[in-house]
Amino acid sequence: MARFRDSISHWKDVLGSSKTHTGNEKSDEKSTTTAKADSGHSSLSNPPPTSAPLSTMPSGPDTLQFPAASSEQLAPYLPTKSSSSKTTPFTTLTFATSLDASLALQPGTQTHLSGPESKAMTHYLRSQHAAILIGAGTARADDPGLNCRLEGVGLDSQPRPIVVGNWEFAFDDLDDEDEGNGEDDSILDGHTEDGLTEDGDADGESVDSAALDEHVEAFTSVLKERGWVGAKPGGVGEGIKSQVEAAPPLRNDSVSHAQLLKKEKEKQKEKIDSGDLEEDEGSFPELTQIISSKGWDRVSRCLRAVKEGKGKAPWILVPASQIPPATDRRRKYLEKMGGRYIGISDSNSNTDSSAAPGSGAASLDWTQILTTLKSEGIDSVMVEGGGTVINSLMAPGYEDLIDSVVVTIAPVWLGQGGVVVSPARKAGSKAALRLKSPKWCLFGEDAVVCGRV
Ligand SMILES: NC(=O)C1=CN([C@@H]2O[C@H](COP(=O)(O)OP(=O)(O)OC[C@H]3O[C@@H](n4cnc5c(N)ncnc54)[C@H](OP(=O)(O)O)[C@@H]3O)[C@@H](O)[C@H]2O)C=CC1
Ligand SMILES: Nc1nc(O)c(N)c(N[C@@H]2O[C@H](COP(=O)(O)O)[C@@H](O)[C@H]2O)n1
Repeated sequence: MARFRDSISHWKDVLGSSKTHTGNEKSDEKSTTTAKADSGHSSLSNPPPTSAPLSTMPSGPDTLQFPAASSEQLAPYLPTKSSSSKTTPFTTLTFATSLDASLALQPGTQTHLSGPESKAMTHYLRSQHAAILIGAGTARADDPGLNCRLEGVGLDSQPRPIVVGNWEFAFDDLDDEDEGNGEDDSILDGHTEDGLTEDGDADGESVDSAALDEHVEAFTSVLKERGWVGAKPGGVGEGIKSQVEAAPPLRNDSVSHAQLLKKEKEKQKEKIDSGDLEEDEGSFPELTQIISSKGWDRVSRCLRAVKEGKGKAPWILVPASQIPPATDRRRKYLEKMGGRYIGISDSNSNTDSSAAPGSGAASLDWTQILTTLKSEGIDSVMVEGGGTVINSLMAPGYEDLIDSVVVTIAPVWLGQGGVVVSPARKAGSKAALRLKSPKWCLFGEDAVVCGRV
């Protein structure tokens, strides 16, 4: 196991990040502001942040800080106790765009638009809401943490992450007990806590063998193509970075890397038994490296935050008819982590889109979504994106659902082909929406406009 973990960090270092950057992320998680924000979203009356000087506050590598003075500017746009009598939560729409209204350079990729100061502002907003909501497209593209990383924000004050749509989050089959036991092979053994048996199957449920075969076949073909099958342990050459980058994008969406490795191990054992492969020619080190470099070993960041006690487990909102069965491995894992699938009535859904998972459609009715959240005890929600979510929530007929808007505008044009915010216009109207009582603030290089709808 130690070797596997070393290999993960080695290849993450070698391959670097695949995210898109605009130059605005230079100091990333560490803002240079002078006071920390208050933690409690549960207090809807927005208690002011404390204002201890930076030098007196301990901070980890991931923590952000937000000045007390800045939080005062946002106060009129934040949830208050009076919002709790509504049948929907206090709903804040908040996102970052370029000067040409793009959320990202292209669909399916994350673009860092917010600078450190406005990023800290977003995390302050997170601290002031009971939940953060994103669409499954954003969950897939960004693999977001969806927690509040302001210094001093404890688990109780973390917002509940909510994903609308068919998010096939990445998870591992490793129990906590499996980790750190010093055995390199533990990942290949059966796991029990989440129901994996020695065969690598979930309890009472068979593995999707077609999907597994497809993965193994694709995987083996990559190995063959690279000439790595049969390579001696440690025999991966210098050119691996470009080779791996060029390899087909395989994901562990439908099968786990543990199952994949187990199946490959069995195949290799058969070959060794039949004399087709020498015992020392197995490709596990290479398999492990590829799995790591492709991110297949990765648990979705949001779930990793849960494991680390830094965030709440997500709720996934799907049409009521599409809730996975209780035996579904992903559902079992989610529930084990404290999360849930929540069914939303699709009686008022957009029939044009007919709720095809992954279709890029906003099929569920936003009134149903937000009413359900309120009935589940969510008093305030911060809707972060992406394009489909924002444009559909801003569409005519839903404007009354939005209480506040906080948009970060970065001084950059992303050009054509991006994920654009441009909601439908009301018939006969000259504008889709206009903010009431807008206020413009500067956070570092970014402008932030706040308003009521
Ligand atoms: N700059 C910023 O502030 C932000 C940028 N982004 C960027 O936006 C992009 C993602 O946007 P986009 O691709 O439009 O994806 P979205 O995040 O808007 O998600 C769209 C998906 O969410 C599900 N969904 C959304 N609304 C509904 C609904 N009403 N009913 C049912 N399902 C719904 C559907 O999933 P399914 O079909 O699978 O069921 C749909 O395909 C990424 O590039 C991301 O980086 C995202 C957030 C903020
Ligand atoms: N405020 C803001 N600025 C940007 O430049 C962004 N790309 C986003 N994206 C949103 O933030 C989420 C990332 O969250 P974590 O930091 O990983 O917790 C991402 O999923 C978008 O919702 N936001």
